[in-house]
Amino acid sequence: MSVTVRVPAKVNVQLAVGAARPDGFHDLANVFLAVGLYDEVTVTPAEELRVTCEGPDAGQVPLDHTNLAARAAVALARRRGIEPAVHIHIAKDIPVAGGMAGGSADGAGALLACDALWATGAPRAELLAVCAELGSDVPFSLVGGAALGVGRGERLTALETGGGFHWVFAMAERGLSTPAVFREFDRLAEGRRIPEPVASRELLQALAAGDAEALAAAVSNDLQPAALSLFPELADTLEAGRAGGALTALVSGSGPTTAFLARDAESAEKVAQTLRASGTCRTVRTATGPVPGATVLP
Ligand SMILES: C[C@](O)(CO)[C@H](O)COP(=O)(O)OP(=O)(O)OC[C@H]1O[C@@H](n2ccc(N)nc2=O)[C@H](O)[C@@H]1O
Ligand SMILES: Nc1ncnc2c1ncn2[C@@H]1O[C@H](COP(=O)(O)OP(=O)(O)OP(=O)(O)O)[C@@H](O)[C@H]1O
Repeated sequence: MSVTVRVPAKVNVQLAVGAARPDGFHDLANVFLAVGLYDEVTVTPAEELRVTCEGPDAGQVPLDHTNLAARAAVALARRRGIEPAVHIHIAKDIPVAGGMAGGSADGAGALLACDALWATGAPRAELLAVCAELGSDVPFSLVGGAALGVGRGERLTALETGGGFHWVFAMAERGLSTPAVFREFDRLAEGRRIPEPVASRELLQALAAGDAEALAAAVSNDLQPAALSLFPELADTLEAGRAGGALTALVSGSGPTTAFLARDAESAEKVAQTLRASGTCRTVRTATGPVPGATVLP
């Protein structure tokens, strides 16, 4: 018997970053949107814990106990007094080290899959607590939709959205390390006073109204200068997407995936074609969001 869970990627439509905290993390006002690019995590009873992965980026995914999916299985098993004897298989479509919470998706997916396989009956709040231990983005991968994350991004409030948005994503030739991007943010911020991160009212209104033009005018990412500083070529990708008619162009989270908001499906296809022809990125994908979070497949 196996359980398969499908988990979406995310884009951050607002990422306001505060000053570094004593624990090294940064307080955030992080507005997440789950988008329809998915990893699928399948768990099957096995002799011992084992991870396998397939997909274009599979070679970059660690298959040992550091894999977030393995850590999720171990964390749940420990709490529940169960042996984490499962084979975890990840069918990976979310770019690795791309700023779209791919590893976090696998963590949330494995957690939900093991929870179903072992029929733990753990309350949702317990699953969310395990997610928060695994990483700042993991709780959102579980809940999906649209949400505001505060603290280090793990304390979530669900947000209303008035409809779906059309996105184009350009995957880069190489990845960026999230800690390195936050360190670069700190370096660029040296000597400046960093304001408290707060969610933008215009942005929340645009999401609630399902108004793509208003959302485009309100998106922001405080990590974007740091990502561009470490990966200057991303500026060319952003420009190519704008030239293709995107309403706005931004770096997704810590990057280096770049995200383009389009007016409608037709315009998204045009942006995607322009990006593909530009030679400024590795692959281009279209996706809509919000979509639901981690879901057990029948
Ligand atoms: C950039 C984002 O993807 C935006 O959603 C997240 O903030 C990162 O979330 P994540 O990859 O789940 O990050 P974690 O695994 O919790 O932390 C990785 C590293 O990122 C940095 N980090 C992360 C979250 C945060 N609020 N402040 C930080 O400074 C820390 O150096 C930390 O050691
Ligand atoms: N299941 C996993 N899938 C991908 N990477 C993983 C996984 N587990 C651990 N990792 C490690 O985590 C690193 C970051 O990968 P990930 O794809 O999660 O980055 P990301 O999408 O930029 O994260 P985020 O958007 O949450 O900051 C990888 O380079 C890899 O070493």
